[in-house]
Amino acid sequence: MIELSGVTKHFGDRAAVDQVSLNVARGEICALVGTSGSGKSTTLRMINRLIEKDAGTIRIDGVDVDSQPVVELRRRIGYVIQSIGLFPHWSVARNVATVPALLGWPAAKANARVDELLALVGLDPAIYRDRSPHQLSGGQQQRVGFARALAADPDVLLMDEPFGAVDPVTRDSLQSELLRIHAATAKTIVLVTHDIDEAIRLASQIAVMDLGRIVQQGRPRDLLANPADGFVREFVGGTRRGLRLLKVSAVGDLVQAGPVPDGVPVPASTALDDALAQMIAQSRTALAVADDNGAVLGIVRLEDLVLRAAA
Ligand SMILES: Nc1ncnc2c1ncn2[C@@H]1O[C@H](COP(=O)(O)OP(=O)(O)OP(=O)(O)O)[C@@H](O)[C@H]1O
Repeated sequence: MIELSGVTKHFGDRAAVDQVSLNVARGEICALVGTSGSGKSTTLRMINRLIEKDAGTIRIDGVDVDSQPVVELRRRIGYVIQSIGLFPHWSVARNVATVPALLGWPAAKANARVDELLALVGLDPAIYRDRSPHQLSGGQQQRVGFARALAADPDVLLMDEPFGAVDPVTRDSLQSELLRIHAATAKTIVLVTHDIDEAIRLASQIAVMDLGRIVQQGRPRDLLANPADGFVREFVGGTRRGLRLLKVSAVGDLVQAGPVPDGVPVPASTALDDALAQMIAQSRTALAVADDNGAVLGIVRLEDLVLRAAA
């Protein structure tokens, strides 16, 4: 659990972060989103003390981050940034093993960990471990940066626009990797992004920042369904908010009794936006819905999707 309470940081006489309080439960992915300059990166960097706060407290699993040596704190917190920051003259393997080397791991243990992590992030160790960073694509470098952050098995990962510098296709696949790795490792992750769709896809909690403050925090579907004010409403999509709302709900929420149409039923876990796409592709106004065993539960209707999107 990461707890920020009344955290404040001034640069000159301007508050970049102003009385921020935020709780991130263990194993959760929390996204910090907001306009440029709203204080997201500063908030993130105060957690691993790359920036020292002026006021407030930050605890990780109940322990105040100020109560431990900063080097020790940072070894327990993985940090992934957009510009990656790989050492250009070191091999991929040496980059990934940076923290294990600092911790004095025996070479065999560090090497085994490197291979395990490269495989975890989808890079074949036999091909990539001896390459230099410049022999990798941007997306592959980002994967190495991610592997490096995981090397010492930290409980907490801080990610600052980790996929900001890659093309949309690579970004999509890195997001999938992150979800897969998160499911396998249950790290607690705080992620800064300016991309609301990325936040909705990855995070279980989203905190929206404006002018150094958190203006709303909640589950993606709560933010989309009940934005606290005009700023949040605009931020989560304005007129596209309804379409995003369809992404975060499943057809199981809208199953009705009714005449079952022809065609293969969709699973109850299908996202509503996928159901909408299927209705459009098949020119249908309703789809049959089935449970995990294929038993038909009822139907989902186009008019109910439209009502949900208009909520
Ligand atoms: N080292 C610094 N010295 C002075 N001002 C700073 C410093 N770092 C950040 N700021 C200011 O603090 C405010 C918050 O910056 P921060 O980088 O946290 O915002 P952000 O929400 O992450 O923005 P972006 O999305 O553009 O990266 C901005 O007004 C920024 O100019």
